[in-house]
Amino acid sequence: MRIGVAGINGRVGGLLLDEIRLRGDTLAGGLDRPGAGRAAPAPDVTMMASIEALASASDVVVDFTVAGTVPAHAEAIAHYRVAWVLGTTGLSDVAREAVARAARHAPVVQAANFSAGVALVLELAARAAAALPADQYDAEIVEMHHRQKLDAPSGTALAIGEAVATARGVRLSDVRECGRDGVTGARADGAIGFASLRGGQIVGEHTLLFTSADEQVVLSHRAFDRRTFAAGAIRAAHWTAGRAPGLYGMRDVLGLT
Ligand SMILES: NC(=O)C1=CN([C@@H]2O[C@H](COP(=O)(O)OP(=O)(O)OC[C@H]3O[C@@H](n4cnc5c(N)ncnc54)[C@H](OP(=O)(O)O)[C@@H]3O)[C@@H](O)[C@H]2O)C=CC1
Ligand SMILES: O=C(O)C1=N[C@H](C(=O)O)C[C@H](O)C1
Repeated sequence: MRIGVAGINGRVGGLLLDEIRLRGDTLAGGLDRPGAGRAAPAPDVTMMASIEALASASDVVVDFTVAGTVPAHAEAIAHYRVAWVLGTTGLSDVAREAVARAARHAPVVQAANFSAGVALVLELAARAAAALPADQYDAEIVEMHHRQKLDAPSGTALAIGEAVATARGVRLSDVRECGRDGVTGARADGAIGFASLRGGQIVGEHTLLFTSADEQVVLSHRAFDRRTFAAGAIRAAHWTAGRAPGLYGMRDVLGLT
């Protein structure tokens, strides 16, 4: 399987390269921000000039870049009908629609978090939300990341929020409360709150709290090393082999569905 890496000089990109080498996979090539002028991360890495060049040379593109790339990357994926493992977060509605369109032409595994632990947290979040009534248990999600992170709330926090909202039979967009500041008024019944902390080099921490008048249930995940994301993404890349077009998640890859 020829694996192409978009964002190869990034924090996760470099670890994807390590993981590919560790597993003895074939690196089809790497892509950096056009015009960035950075060298290849290793002498044997072929740097591609565009997403089109990368997609045409790959069986699967593993993509950890920036949200703005997603519509153009989705077009290339659809055109070359190459599998796509998409880890980039902070997507706009337009970008999400582009991903859905690409998934009509190729297998696409999209996850805000490729760690196995977060896949489990999403399952547990849904079960807890189904068991703890929204009018008694206030759901709040706290996330903390490194100071360079571009988007908030994190993609994982939003995925946890979606899991809670779906289990409660509501739309997250109708109940989310982000970044409270000033005279906010009392917490709305059934709200799902988000708080985003940034500092240092924290890899990724997520906590979901259900708080009632009498008790609190807390689900937490802490990533110590970005290798957990890289390993999950390469596992997902292998899983796409021979797969029909469609939009998949880590639940599918891990067989949790
Ligand atoms: N799903 C998951 O499990 C995880 C998802 N993420 C997400 O992945 C993304 C990347 O994270 P991280 O590696 O920490 O970020 P980095 O900023 O370290 O890496 C992103 C890389 O992509 C490059 N890039 C920018 N534009 C393009 C382009 N058009 N084509 C190719 N490469 C480009 C950037 O270059 P430059 O710096 O020059 O702009 C940078 O080298 C983020 O959205 C993050 O939230 C992160 C960890 C886990
Ligand atoms: O930007 C990061 O670093 C991370 N982003 C993902 C997210 O937005 O949830 C996953 C992980 O928490 C690290």
